[in-house]
Amino acid sequence: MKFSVKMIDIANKGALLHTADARKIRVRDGDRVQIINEEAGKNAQAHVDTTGSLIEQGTIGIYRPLNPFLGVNEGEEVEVRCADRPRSLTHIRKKMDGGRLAKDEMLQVTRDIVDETLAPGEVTAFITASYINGLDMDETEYLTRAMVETGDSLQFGTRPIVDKHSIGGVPGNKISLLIVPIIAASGLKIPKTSSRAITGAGGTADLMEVVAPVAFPASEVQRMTEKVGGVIVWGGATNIAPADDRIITYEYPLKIDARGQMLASVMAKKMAVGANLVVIDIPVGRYTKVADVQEGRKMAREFMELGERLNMRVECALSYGESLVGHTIGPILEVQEALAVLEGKREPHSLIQKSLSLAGIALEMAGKAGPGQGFAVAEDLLRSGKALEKFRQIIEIQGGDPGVTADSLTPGEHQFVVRAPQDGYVIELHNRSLITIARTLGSPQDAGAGVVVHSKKGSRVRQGDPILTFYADRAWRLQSAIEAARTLMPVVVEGMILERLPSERWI
Ligand SMILES: O=P(O)(O)OC[C@H]1O[C@H](OP(=O)(O)O)[C@H](O)[C@@H]1O
Ligand SMILES: Nc1ccnc(=O)[nH]1
Repeated sequence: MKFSVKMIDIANKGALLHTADARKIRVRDGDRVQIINEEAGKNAQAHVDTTGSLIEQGTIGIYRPLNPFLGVNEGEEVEVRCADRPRSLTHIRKKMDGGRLAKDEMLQVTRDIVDETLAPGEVTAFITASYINGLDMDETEYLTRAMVETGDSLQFGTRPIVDKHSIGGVPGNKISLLIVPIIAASGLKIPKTSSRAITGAGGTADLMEVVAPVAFPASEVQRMTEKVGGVIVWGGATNIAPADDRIITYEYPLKIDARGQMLASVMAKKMAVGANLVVIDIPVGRYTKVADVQEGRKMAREFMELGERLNMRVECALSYGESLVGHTIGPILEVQEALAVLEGKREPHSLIQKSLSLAGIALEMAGKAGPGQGFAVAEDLLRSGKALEKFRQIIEIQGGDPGVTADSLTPGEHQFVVRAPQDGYVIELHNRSLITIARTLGSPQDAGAGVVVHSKKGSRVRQGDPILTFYADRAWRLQSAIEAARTLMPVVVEGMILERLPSERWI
């Protein structure tokens, strides 16, 4: 059936039809249509929204991002037909039924995720099926390769190219802000691409965005790395493994990180930037992605095997994940803490130790430090101020203000202090509750939102001492977080009553 075109400024590759027209061509809301521009010899598939009033009969609304594939002008005519279901839906169904996907099937699903042929619900079905039924090592390799193949890759003329990645899951994990400048300051190249928050309240891309832009095309990532040795950018904006960011978009609200997707997400980003030496941080502990050391070792073996299959040398470090890294959660608060360390502050111990240990492993792998000497070399690069200088160069080349200091950043203006209800020791600090509270406060979208943990697990507190401070950019968010904290009980002081259950008979 022929339709006249109307351009609509909606930011996805969809189309809008009048309900009566939709019925005529036998499609329903959410189905796919084939749109053919015969004049230009172009055609595209789109998901269709239907409406009884927002568009006239005989007209099709083309959402602007779809038009590059069609090349039509307002008022011109296109042919519209109902389209076949994409083949990848059959593969998703196979995964839901517990089957294993072949290489070409995985590539097709990935491609359809990238070009938005699959609807959000269909992508979520793929993630959920993989989350429940798992991906084996072959499927994980296929997914990783497919993620690389459907995006851009970097090609450096020199080696080694070093990279680092954390699987996440532990709050406050701002270590990349120290590790990348340390490695680059040693003269190595580290084109670091990070995700935004997945299960947490601030991914490295969210943090870096506080001090510099993080969205660059792949060619710029390469140019900037060649120039200053390192960058910290958002993988989702680079078209480096673009399927990854699409998948994360649907994982984020569910706070899940499906195992196979996670391995592929990390390793595809490493492979696409051309890294050949890779350090992986696996935080281990209750309430993280990896519950114990046993499981951590298994995951480390999976990363190493995947690395071998993809021609990358991978070393893994299992790190302590029971407690947050440093004392802060949320973009501005975390950047402040990391910057203070780069500026010479000797605390927090957990942040410095972890960053230097992981940077040290990379320096040893790349031959910049002898066996067992990596930590000391990394420490020297930090203490000498070379890492700070490098971080400023990285900020500057990404378009931020290199003069930024820890003191020049201010977190959210709305604050609330949680105090110790009595004397005692902090015996529990729940990662997941802290993350939920930080998200409720607005983190990571509100950069000033977050939580400062004054007293970590094991600390002695006196009644009235501050244990947590909540920060929010918006007052209503602070109120919601205070209410959430009442039920979540993120911190427990020894001897504290968790809940009082009155005997109803006597009320
Ligand atoms: O939100 P959760 O799941 O905790 O973790 C996600 C974070 O972990 C990784 O950190 P990095 O890039 O190695 O610093 C990702 O890139 C992302 O920033
Ligand atoms: N799934 C992921 C976990 C951690 N980092 C990532 O980039 N992706």
